[in-house]
This record gives sequence, structure tokens and C-alpha cells, in this order.
Amino acid sequence: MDVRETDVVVIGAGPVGENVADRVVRGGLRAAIVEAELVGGECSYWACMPSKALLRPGAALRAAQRVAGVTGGALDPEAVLARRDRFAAEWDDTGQVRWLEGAGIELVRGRGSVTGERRVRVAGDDGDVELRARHAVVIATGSAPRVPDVPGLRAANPWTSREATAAQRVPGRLAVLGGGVVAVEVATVFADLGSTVTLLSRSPLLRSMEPFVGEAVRDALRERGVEVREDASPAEVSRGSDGSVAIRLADDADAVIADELVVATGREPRIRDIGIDDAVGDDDSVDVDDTMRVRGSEWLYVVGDAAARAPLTHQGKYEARAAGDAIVARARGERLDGERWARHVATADHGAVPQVVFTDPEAASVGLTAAEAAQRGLRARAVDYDLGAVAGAGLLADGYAGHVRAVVDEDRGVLVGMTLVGPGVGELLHAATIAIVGEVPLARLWHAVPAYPTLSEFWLRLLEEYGL
Ligand SMILES: Cc1cc2nc3c(=O)[nH]c(=O)nc-3n(C[C@H](O)[C@H](O)[C@H](O)COP(=O)(O)OP(=O)(O)OC[C@H]3O[C@@H](n4cnc5c(N)ncnc54)[C@H](O)[C@@H]3O)c2cc1C
Ligand SMILES: NC(=O)c1ccc[n+]([C@@H]2O[C@H](COP(=O)([O-])OP(=O)(O)OC[C@H]3O[C@@H](n4cnc5c(N)ncnc54)[C@H](O)[C@@H]3O)[C@@H](O)[C@H]2O)c1
Repeated sequence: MDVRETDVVVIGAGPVGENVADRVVRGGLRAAIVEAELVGGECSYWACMPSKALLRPGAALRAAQRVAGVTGGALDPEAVLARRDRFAAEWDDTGQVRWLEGAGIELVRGRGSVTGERRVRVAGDDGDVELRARHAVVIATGSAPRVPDVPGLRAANPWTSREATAAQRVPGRLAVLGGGVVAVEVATVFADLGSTVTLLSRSPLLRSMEPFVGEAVRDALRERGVEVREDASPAEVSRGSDGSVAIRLADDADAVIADELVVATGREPRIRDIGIDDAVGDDDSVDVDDTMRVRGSEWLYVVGDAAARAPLTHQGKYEARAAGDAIVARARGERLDGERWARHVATADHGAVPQVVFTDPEAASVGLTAAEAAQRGLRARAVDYDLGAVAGAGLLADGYAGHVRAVVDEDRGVLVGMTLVGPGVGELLHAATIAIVGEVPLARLWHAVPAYPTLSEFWLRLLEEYGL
């Protein structure tokens, strides 16, 4: 067997694995990265990029149509799918491989698994390779869709987010199972492209955010003709001889009939069957410290979706930078800067995670909801404001509807959370992230004067509402 030695072996060349490898190479170490499918991972080909490419045309059209004086406009589904194909690089990773080469990272194609201390076996098309890491092995294997155990569901061959984001045709009738981020984004895309969409959720939509978010997204989907059920538990699924799918719900005699069914019921980390079972707990998670190193290990790190701390591309890449820098520091025998907010730790995972849901209206949140702040025992106060009341909102869209909630830690006089819903709010989020991470006192935020007439004037109104 081919045996190769390097400094760091990364399993998984998604956005997170790529970033760890890049960081350690920049730090002067050598790195090999192992990839079983396409370099670039889920995000590039079946998640962030294609889904956002599919969502943008509908959002752009509606943004224009919300301004009096603009007339006409329609989506061309074929052209929308073709644009998406370009954003998914036609599912060809040549560009990403070139990037790896430019960054000085060795690519080893095949399925990797840990076979011993600092050892990885790669099963590739041309035989097995053993990679020996002088310093660290990093697991960046991402996550896979979770398909619930509903009778008949797997046999009905449902779509997951992969088939939905890579779809080459628009189903006439689409059912979507789930009420989280994937479900609402997929429902938005296919409603825009002309499908008759039924969204089957067992609970209110987007439940991890403030309650007003799910309500606004649900109402907007309904306005656009999506049937949204928030009490739907599928009892049985079957695919008929005509190709249609029947979803029988508990407590409902009538089945939902669709041409395709998308299962969007969450994801699970890919941490099984890769030789690290000893590090995986009963709850199917790994216990890592803030440098992303597995507790009790000197050399094993888990990052990104595989670590399941904050399963988002930007947050995984942030973990990757912390882990990469920590690996380099440890390799050089340097003292690690492990204080909260220091360079080698992914502190933001615990209370400053930003997320944008690209529905229409968009939803954006960072930090804690009011309920989470209360659960953490903070003396927190929620401050609400109607985004539509800001002068800039009316200029952006006639009848602009949106809402913002800030969560203030009263003992420290700082922001610990912000949630917005409304057209275009995604681009407003980073100011809130900076305020939270910077722990900027509200009394100082008062002096950050928002330009008139922009939507950002909500900052001033929120502070006034708070009592400043
Ligand atoms: C539909 C959808 C839309 C999304 N949209 C967004 C968004 O807009 N913004 C956002 O921040 N996040 C979004 N996410 C989440 C985002 O896709 C993930 O957080 C991100 O891809 C995680 O990156 P990763 O590198 O950890 O894992 P992945 O991107 O999953 O990459 C892991 C890589 O490891 C490889 N691999 C796995 N096992 C092995 C093995 N044993 N050997 C070799 N290689 C292996 C895989 O083939 C893959 O290439 C979305 C997710 C979905 C499903
Ligand atoms: N814009 C973005 O940032 C973006 C977009 C898409 C996905 N993502 C990420 O991808 C990941 C996966 O998203 P997701 O929407 O699949 O997961 P999720 O955890 O956000 O939502 C899962 C949904 O499925 C429901 N569900 C779970 N088990 C079920 C069952 N047995 N029967 C019926 N319903 C069930 C849950 O109640 C929930 O509504 C998340 O981490 C998400 O943040 C992010």
C-alpha cells in the first residue's frame, strides 16, 4: 500500500475542510485533504450556492413589483435552472481543485477513515493509500439528511435537499416535509417556479427563531398559494403506479397527493463508520473543546457540520480558522491563546451565530432569542419595533412589512440577540453581529447614527424604544 507522510490530514473537502487545510498551510505546515465526492462539498453543489441561486430571481422580481411604477416581469423557470447550474459549477469541481493546487494542499480522492493514532486510510479508485499525520487529523465530513422512520417513506424514493437543489424539472405538485430552514426555502423556490406546493410541518415554522419570524414566513407563503400545515404528522407514504406520492397524515382521512416529496427534516453529522466511534457519544455527537479538538485527544479535531455546534457554512469556516491556527500553534510548541474571544477558540459558536433564511420575507437572526436569554438566566429585555415604520422602508417597497426584536442583557447594558424579518433584512444583520461580539454598550450605540433614509434607521428607533 502507498504510504505518505504529511503534517495534517483533513477528511472532507467541503468549505470547512478546505479552510482548515488552507490555514495550516499558511502557518507553514503541509496538509493533505481527502475527498470522496466533489471538492467544495455540499455547500457548493447541493446546498448554499444552488439554493440561493434558485431563490434570488423570485426575490428580485417581487422587490421590483413592490415599487409603484414598475410593471410586468415574470420568471422563466428554464433560465432560472440554467443560472443555478452555473452557480453549482455544473457539478464539476475543476475550479476548486485548481484552488487547492494554488493553495499548496495535496488532494487525495477516495473515502477516508481513521485507522489508528494520526493514521488515515483512503479507499480510492486506484487502491488504498495510508496517510500518516505528524501533527493532527481533522474530521470535516459534514452532515447527511435525516429521513424519519415513517412507514413507506424511504421506499417512495423521496427527494432530499440534494435532489431539490439540483432539480432539472419543476414538479407540478410538490409536497415538502419539515418546517425548518430547508423546508421553507425549498417551498419558496418551487412556488416561485410554478409548482403547487404543500408544506407539511409538525410544528410552527422556523421554530428555532423568534415566533414572529415563522408567522411572517408562513403568511407570505400562504399569500403566494402555498398550502402550509403546521400540525401535520405523516403516518404513511406510498408511491403509486402513476408515479405520484401519497402522504397520509395522522388525524386526517384525506392523503396529500404530489408528484414529488421533499424530505427536509434535519441533518445528522457524518461521524459514524469513519473510525472515530470511540469519540462519538451516545447522543451521536462528539465532545470538542473550543479549539475544536476532541476532549481527551492530542491529535483529533472535528469541525463544521460534523461537529454539529453551529451547522452553517460561515460558522464552520470560522471553526476551521480557529482549529487550523491552534494546530499550527501546538505544532510549533507555542502557547495557545485560549481565552474567550481569543484567536484559537471559536467563542462565537456559543452566543453570536448569525443566520439568514432566504425566504421572502427574509429572516435574519444572531445571538439569543428572548426565550434563550431567559433560559440562560440572563436578566434580559426584549425590545420590538415595526420595520415598516422607518422612512427608508417605505422607499424600498410600498407597504413594506417587517419586524425587529433586540434582546438586551440589562445587567451589562449590551445586546445579546437580534432577529429581523422583512424584505432585504439579511444584509442588515452584520451590524448586529458586530454589536453583540463587540459587546458595545447601548449608550455607545446611540452615537452610531444610521444614515437617512435607510432601513438601518431602525437602530435609532429601537434605542429610543428602549428608553435612550
Ligand atoms: C439545502 C441547504 C441549503 C443550505 N444553505 C446554507 C446557507 O445559505 N448558508 C449557510 O451558511 N449554510 C447553509 N447550509 C448548510 C451548509 O451547507 C453546511 O453548513 C456546510 O456545507 C457545512 O460544511 P462542511 O464542510 O462541514 O460539510 P460539507 O459541505 O457537507 O462537506 C463535507 C465533505 O466531506 C466529504 N466526505 C464525507 N465523508 C467523507 C469521507 N469519509 N472521506 C472523504 N470525504 C468525505 C463529503 O463528500 C463532502 O464533500 C445549507 C444546507 C442545506 C442542506
Ligand atoms: N439559509 C441557511 O442558512 C440555511 C438554509 C438551508 C439549510 N441550512 C442548514 O441546514 C441544516 C438542515 O436544515 P433543515 O431544515 O433540514 O433542518 P432543521 O433542523 O432546521 O429543521 C428540521 C425540521 O424538520 C422537522 N422534523 C424533524 N423530524 C421530523 C419528523 N420525524 N417528522 C416531521 N417533521 C420532522 C422539525 O420539526 C423541523 O421543522 C440546518 O442546520 C440549517 O441551518 C441553512
